[in-house]
Amino acid sequence: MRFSKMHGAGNDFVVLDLRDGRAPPDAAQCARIADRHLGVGCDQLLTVEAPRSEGAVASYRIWNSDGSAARQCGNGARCIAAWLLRDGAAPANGGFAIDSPAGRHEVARDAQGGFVIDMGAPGFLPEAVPLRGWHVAQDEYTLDIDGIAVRFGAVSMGNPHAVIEAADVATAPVAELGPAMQASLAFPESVNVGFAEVVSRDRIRLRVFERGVGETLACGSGACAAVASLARRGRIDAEREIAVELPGGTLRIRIDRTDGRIRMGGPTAFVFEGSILS
Ligand SMILES: N[C@H](CCC[C@H](N)C(=O)O)C(=O)O
Repeated sequence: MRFSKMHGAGNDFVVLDLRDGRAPPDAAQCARIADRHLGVGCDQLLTVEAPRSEGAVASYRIWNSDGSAARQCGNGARCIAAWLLRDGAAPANGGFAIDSPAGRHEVARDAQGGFVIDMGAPGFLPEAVPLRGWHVAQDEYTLDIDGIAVRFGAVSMGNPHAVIEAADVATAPVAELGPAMQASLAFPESVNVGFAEVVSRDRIRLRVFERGVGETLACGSGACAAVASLARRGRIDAEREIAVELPGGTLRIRIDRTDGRIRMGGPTAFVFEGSILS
């Protein structure tokens, strides 16, 4: 089976073209393809499929490296857009739509030739995240994790995110607190855990311990969730474009003040093409 290897700010993907209607790999096959020793290696596997909404160019689905399905992947959305453009299926100047499991996304181009994805409006209701133990949306929640009171924001971008503010992301306990938060009964579907350092009113540094993967070099939906949560808490200026510096690169996030939808721009790269033999 032929594939494209791509990344968006270092968050890497194996892309399969299943527009002919072939069934996607099952969870075990996805995990094997994603394995960095036994397979091709990636954070997520993305499948390009027939569109689901009127006028969309294509739809895509997302599987984490542990084989679990995800409903949203911001860096993946940009890579799918670039893949469709190279395939000749989408116009070079943007202005087309793609369907993720979380909904329809309009795609535009920015001045640098990057892709800007409409990621939709963040969901703050606990039931939307989902987050158990609360019924009313709060700017910040507190959980006792192994005797430590952890303060976090909770946001859905079509997938669940917890956003923890850190004084310095370089020393944040990502590898310890990430899994501990994911194991909490407060998150019945687990959670992507972001550690965000506010550098200025329009710049943050972010590291994300992703559900189904672990720490990645970048997380697009995580960048959107961090901006949404920190803006709600008044820690950054929601009127401005926010630069989100992740270990693998910088994403540019803007909240549309008219409809609350979040738009995310950033790089994409084709790394190699290949065939999966086993
Ligand atoms: N890396 C992706 C997020 C994948 C989300 C997945 N880890 C999950 O929700 O289970 C991004 O750029 O948004």
